[in-house]
Amino acid sequence: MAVAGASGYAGGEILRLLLTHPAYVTGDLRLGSLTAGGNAGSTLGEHHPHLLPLADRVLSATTARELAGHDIVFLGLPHGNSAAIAEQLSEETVVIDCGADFRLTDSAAWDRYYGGEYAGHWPYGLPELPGGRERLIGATRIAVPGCYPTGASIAMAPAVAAGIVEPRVTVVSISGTSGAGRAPKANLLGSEVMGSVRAYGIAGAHRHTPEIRQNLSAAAGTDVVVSFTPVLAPMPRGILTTCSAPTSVTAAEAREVYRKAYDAEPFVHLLPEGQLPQTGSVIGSNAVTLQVDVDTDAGLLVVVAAIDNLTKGTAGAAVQSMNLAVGFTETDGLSTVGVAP
Ligand SMILES: NC(=O)C1=CN([C@@H]2O[C@H](COP(=O)(O)OP(=O)(O)OC[C@H]3O[C@@H](n4cnc5c(N)ncnc54)[C@H](OP(=O)(O)O)[C@@H]3O)[C@@H](O)[C@H]2O)C=CC1
Ligand SMILES: CC(=O)N[C@@H](CCC(=O)OP(=O)(O)O)C(=O)O
Repeated sequence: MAVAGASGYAGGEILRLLLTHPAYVTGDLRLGSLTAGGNAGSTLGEHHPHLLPLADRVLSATTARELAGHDIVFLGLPHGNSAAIAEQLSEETVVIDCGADFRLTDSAAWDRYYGGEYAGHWPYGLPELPGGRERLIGATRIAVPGCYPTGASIAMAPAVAAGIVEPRVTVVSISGTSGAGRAPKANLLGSEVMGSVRAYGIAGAHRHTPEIRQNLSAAAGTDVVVSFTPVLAPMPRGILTTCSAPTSVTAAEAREVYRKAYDAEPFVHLLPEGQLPQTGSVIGSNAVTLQVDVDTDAGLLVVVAAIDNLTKGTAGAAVQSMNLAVGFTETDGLSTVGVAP
């Protein structure tokens, strides 16, 4: 295996998970190249001191030549860097891209939200969506979902698929700052973020709007309109998503739909009635915790989901997808046990 972007947050979390993966522990999976951009030449320990077993590994430059020859390549690179590398890797190499390059099926949506050449789309790394697991088995190219679309899609797919809501969904997601990556930005300085919560990318401007719409429309079999509001919160990781959509079913009927959809899912947990998801319970875990209720006065289904953006929202989805692609047990290397308090 190789990890490109190993000095970044996504790459670091992939490595954290791989270090305890049963196939890594037995030696069936081995770590080859770890690469970076400007930080090539430094050691991994300078960037991820929590990954002690790999502290002395030297990061290489990110080139297709460096990544070639590995059976599995994880790409944790900024958007727009994956396509050129992936096309130079063997078709037999399992390439798992954490970026957005291959997520969208609609080239017009790509043009509007990303721009530049549309690279196409790959099997989408969210097995919990209807038909999602089957598409990943044996796949050699996988597009890992964005962190916001993971929570929102898992929260609303059962409702739109069962037709218990009108196809108009409102999503508000509160994210920790690691969702923005670790490259320095003034608006992510501690002094800007601490003690303040702010919305951004409102009214359809955020690039995850078409990705959520794509997922929910596929689950529903009809177009589902999405209004998405991301919110940045002063915490390092975690996303709490609240979704709502018009409904006429009761809370008990809605819960039954979710129970059926997710009872057999290893990572999605519908919490007991009255218990609400919180990011603090899923940190470091690949779990998604959900609560489902109906606001009868407003006529709205309300679904709340908590994930760790770096685990289920990125690296956990990447490892879960790898497990399906190469035939490991789907849950290998992934835990539903969080770190708390
Ligand atoms: N953070 C999150 O919660 C999520 C992230 N993702 C996606 O994962 C990908 C990585 O994100 P994240 O880890 O947060 O970002 P980071 O900024 O933390 O890491 C980016 C990584 O890419 C390397 N890099 C940057 N520019 C280049 C370049 N031009 N050529 C080669 N390598 C380069 C960096 O190396 P160096 O240290 O040398 O600069 C670093 O290793 C992105 O596409 C992101 O959208 C997806 C879902 C959630
Ligand atoms: C808090 C924060 O800034 N989050 C990022 C989304 C992170 C993510 O999942 O994104 P990709 O689509 O980039 O892979 C943002 O809003 O741009």
